[in-house]
Amino acid sequence: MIAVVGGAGYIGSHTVKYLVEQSEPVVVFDNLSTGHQQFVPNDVPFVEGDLASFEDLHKLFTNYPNIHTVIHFAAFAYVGESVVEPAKYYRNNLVNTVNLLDTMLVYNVKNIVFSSTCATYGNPIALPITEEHPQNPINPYGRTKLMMEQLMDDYSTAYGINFAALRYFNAAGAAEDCEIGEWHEPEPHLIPLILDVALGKSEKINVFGSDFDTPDGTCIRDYIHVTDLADAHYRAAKYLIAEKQNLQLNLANGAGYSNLEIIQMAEKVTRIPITYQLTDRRLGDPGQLIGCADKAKNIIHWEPNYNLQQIIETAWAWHQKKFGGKV
Ligand SMILES: NC(=O)c1ccc[n+]([C@@H]2O[C@H](COP(=O)([O-])OP(=O)(O)OC[C@H]3O[C@@H](n4cnc5c(N)ncnc54)[C@H](O)[C@@H]3O)[C@@H](O)[C@H]2O)c1
Ligand SMILES: O=c1ccn([C@@H]2O[C@H](COP(=O)(O)OP(=O)(O)O[C@H]3O[C@H](CO)[C@@H](O)[C@H](O)[C@H]3O)[C@@H](O)[C@H]2O)c(=O)[nH]1
Repeated sequence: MIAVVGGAGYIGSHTVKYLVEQSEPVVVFDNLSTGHQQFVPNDVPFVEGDLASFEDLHKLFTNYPNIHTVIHFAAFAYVGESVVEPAKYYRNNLVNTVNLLDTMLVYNVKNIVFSSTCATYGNPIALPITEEHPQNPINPYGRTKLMMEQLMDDYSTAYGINFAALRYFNAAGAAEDCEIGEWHEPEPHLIPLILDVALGKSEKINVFGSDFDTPDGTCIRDYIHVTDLADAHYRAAKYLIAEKQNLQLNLANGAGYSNLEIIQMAEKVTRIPITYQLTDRRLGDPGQLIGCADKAKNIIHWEPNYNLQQIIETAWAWHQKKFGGKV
């Protein structure tokens, strides 16, 4: 059985859905701080618990003694917020991960796939970013994720855990059947905020920064569909179980789009003009993040299936259903 920690959240719930479709037994552990219980299928066992509580963690592993692998999504994940509230990030992302690992060791569970991020690279010195690129994060969020990677490495050497650090670029999109999608309150992410404008829920999108060293001056990101990420987690878990080798893998499409290009694509998909305003930079944002995922292609035979237009089409379908009452 696989325990999905943070499985009621955005990427976690899409991974649970994917694992269930592969007939993989799953249990979800989540404190619902940013997740939604309704994102967990009714027939999937759910343990409401917090990584800060050893009591909750022991409940998970004693009630589900067949757990052999953990997929760990639980963290705070907002770049801008981490700059102004770093303590929140170090406590939840780092300290609580130590709690999880220590409890796994008590129950002899040695495989863990976890969410790292391209934010561990900082400002890139070469594009596209490969796994060999130096990791010099420029915000507290990225630093907590780099420290998580280092922690895993030390636990691997000392205690024999096997880990896969999956460094995702920007997750986006929603499940094809519109059962689940991106839903954060408040929502900080670019694509859903643009879709709010298309729905008429907000007047305009503020575009943070127009003086970056990019062709149109706005930030460039590499967007990857959430179901492609789910597929990579399944493959990484199977690899750890079979090979008992650690992995550090980028998960990216290999194509960068500026914030203004994302607005244009959203206009194409929704056929609605999007009003935007160029504003100051947001703290902690690197100008460009574009990933090379060749290593994931070679080692776990993973290929992304969704391009930007398809990503925004699935996001739009979900967004209308959830927030517009249309579908
Ligand atoms: N969204 C992205 O673009 C992106 C990109 C790279 C990496 N990541 C990483 O992927 C992971 C998932 O991101 P997401 O966008 O799905 O976030 P999310 O906030 O939707 O999901 C996180 C889940 O973890 C749960 N959680 C948080 N702290 C917990 C705790 N102490 N105990 C138990 N449950 C807890 C939340 O309730 C939520 O369900 C995060 O670790 C994030 O850093 C996200
Ligand atoms: O109202 C907004 C919101 C965002 N942006 C910009 O849009 C881009 C993307 O921002 P956002 O959607 O917030 O994603 P990121 O800050 O790139 O961070 C996401 O992607 C990272 C990987 O790049 C992950 O590590 C983080 O967890 C995840 O939140 C950035 O240039 C933001 O400055 C705006 O211009 N206006």
